[in-house]
Amino acid sequence: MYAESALSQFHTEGHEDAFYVPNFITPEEEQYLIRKICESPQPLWKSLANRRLQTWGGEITTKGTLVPQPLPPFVNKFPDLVSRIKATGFFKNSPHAEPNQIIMNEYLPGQGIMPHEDGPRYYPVVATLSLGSHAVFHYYRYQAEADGDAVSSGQGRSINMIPVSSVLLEPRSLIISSGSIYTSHLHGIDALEEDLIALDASASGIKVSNVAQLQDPAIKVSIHQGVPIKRGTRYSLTCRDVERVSVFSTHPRR
Ligand SMILES: O=C(O)CCC(=O)C(=O)O
Ligand SMILES: [Fe+2]
Repeated sequence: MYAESALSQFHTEGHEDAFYVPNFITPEEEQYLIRKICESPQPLWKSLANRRLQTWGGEITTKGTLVPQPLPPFVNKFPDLVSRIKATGFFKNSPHAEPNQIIMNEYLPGQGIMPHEDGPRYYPVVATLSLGSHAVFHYYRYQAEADGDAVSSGQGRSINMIPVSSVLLEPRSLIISSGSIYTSHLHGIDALEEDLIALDASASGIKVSNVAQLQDPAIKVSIHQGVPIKRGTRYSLTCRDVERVSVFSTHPRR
């Protein structure tokens, strides 16, 4: 388990409940995982309007219960992602003390995910691993009723579209959202082909709260030169603990 003092180095400046861990896996592990994803059988993919995804560990019923399936060996044997995530300590109080389900999303350049909440079916901690390309992750809050102008709407409530915090997710990084950023905020990724990151308030572009934590040489050069970072295909592994698990399971699909 990471010590509290070790975790503090992963704190983003933007919000006390968002942690950014660069290079959570090695480039070799990243390539291996991308290969496994690309080799996976076509029927495992679910196509949505603006991205594709696979669900590992089982589907959640309409009543909110996970019908468990074994996780693929490339997330709990090699690389041992689940135990590495467990070792961060963020899941120590979750019902199963580790993630039991992973949503793997594929985003092509120009694709994203609308602001949303992950909801009460999961223990309020989410760890997301990025593979293949970067993304800019925005955290939003709901508009206070007194704010007036309704900007956008999710579940009937207005969202303040000025992010509370934005984090640049480098390939191989892990972003962990917990506490109030899970329970009372939304998150999303804009559907863009490139991202311009501002180094300081005077520069144009998006100000991200983990500039000091970035490690990828090419990304750092682009930011310092003020040029946009082009997105490639990104795979993300969103790891969570579903509180309620059925005693029944379906047959493994692989
Ligand atoms: O791809 C990501 O980084 C975010 C995915 C996400 O928010 C989700 O699957 O709920
Ligand atoms: Fe989400």
